[in-house]
Amino acid sequence: MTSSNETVADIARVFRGTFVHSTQNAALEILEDTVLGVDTEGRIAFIRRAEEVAKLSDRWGFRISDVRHLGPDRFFMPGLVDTHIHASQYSYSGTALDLPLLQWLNTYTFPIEANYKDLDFSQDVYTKVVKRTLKNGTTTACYFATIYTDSTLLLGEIADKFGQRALVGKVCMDLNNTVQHYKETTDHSTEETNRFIDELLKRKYGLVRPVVTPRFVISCTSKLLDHLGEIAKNNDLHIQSHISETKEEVDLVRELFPDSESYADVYRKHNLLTDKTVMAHACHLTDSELKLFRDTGASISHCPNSNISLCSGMLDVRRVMKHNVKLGLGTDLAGGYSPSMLDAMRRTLDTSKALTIQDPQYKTLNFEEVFRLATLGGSEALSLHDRTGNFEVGKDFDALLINPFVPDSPFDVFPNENIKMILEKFLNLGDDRNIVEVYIAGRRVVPFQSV
Ligand SMILES: Nc1nc2[nH]cnc2c(=O)[nH]1
Ligand SMILES: [Zn+2]
Repeated sequence: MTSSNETVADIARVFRGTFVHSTQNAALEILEDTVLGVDTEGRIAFIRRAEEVAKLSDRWGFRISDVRHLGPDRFFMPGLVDTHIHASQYSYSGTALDLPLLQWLNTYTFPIEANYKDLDFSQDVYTKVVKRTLKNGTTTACYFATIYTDSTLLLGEIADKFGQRALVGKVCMDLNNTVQHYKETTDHSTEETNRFIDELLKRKYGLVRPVVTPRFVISCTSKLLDHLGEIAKNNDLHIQSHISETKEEVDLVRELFPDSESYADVYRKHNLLTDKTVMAHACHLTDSELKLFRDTGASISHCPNSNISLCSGMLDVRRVMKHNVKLGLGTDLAGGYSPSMLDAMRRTLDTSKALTIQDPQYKTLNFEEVFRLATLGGSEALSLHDRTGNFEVGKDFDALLINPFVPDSPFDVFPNENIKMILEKFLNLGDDRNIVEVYIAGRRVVPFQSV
């Protein structure tokens, strides 16, 4: 009950302690001795100084004795947003990193993705990748699956079951000269995309949505790209693909579409660059292509582990930011070998440092900026920033409870280290052992329930 007539949501949980997050104005904001309330819909109802707790209890109708104290040792940070991950490549992650992109696709990726026709195999790998990423703090994942609709629906079902926020894409490709059996006809790809979208939406999963997924220009005819652009537009859907990952790929696209101004222009002409589009890699975009991203509102997923592992290129994040293009981070399993967004942050810093080694004038990214990219930046890149990304009132409570002092912690904390130093240590040295609880839309999803 409240003291005024104003109706307020019921409160499900209240936490008291330290919260760290990014805001529009600050890459890192540290809120010590703070209380945060989560309503029964899983949304953040309030986040205030702890001295206001009595007033808040009165207004929101929770008992002060029900407030959970985090204590001085633990803190909350926002859940991590993986803006580009191939769920279907999880099975061989950590291997097969010895070829450049196009050979890598033909040699390893396409033959393995063809196995996902088998639903038992799909069930096994997709369960493992959803659990692995959740344990590592990925509260939102933008997934590529494979060309198989039923198997991709299964990925959506598994993400829903474990409570992960996910965009799930049935891969579309009607060109494949080397692994002939792993492709669709143009009509089948279009029909199955429609079936996938209809079926997934019909299931009314709270946090799982379809994303239109042309693999990349080289794998799709112009006709298919046209159909996919139309489907996305008619249903107001997200779009994901790859762009300018390697120079060889860029050259090939120029040969395939000689009448287009650029790689990005090919997507634009097919209505695939929108403010709900996320394109992975973008290592070799020109200034005019970045301007096109800016003008259309399309975003970039920076996948540094993959870019280094496949020797594809190094994205200049500062240049992207200067062009005001939205940017998030991705693991790009299995071109990237790690499922962890902590790794994506570290590799982002490494790549930025490599650029500084090449040019000492280059301003290296700092850990606060990378923290922002992995959380709020990712949510903006996926156009989900009204729902997730930080601890703003009204957003869903997507959060990681970090304990730097777990008995088997991979790093040590010394007296007089402040929360900023401890966060930096966790981001550089921590792992899933330190991520003791994961919340998505207010529901605790890690530790796993016995499902
Ligand atoms: N890294 C990566 N790049 C791609 N470009 C087209 N398909 C893929 C893929 O599966 N992985
Ligand atoms: Zn990819």
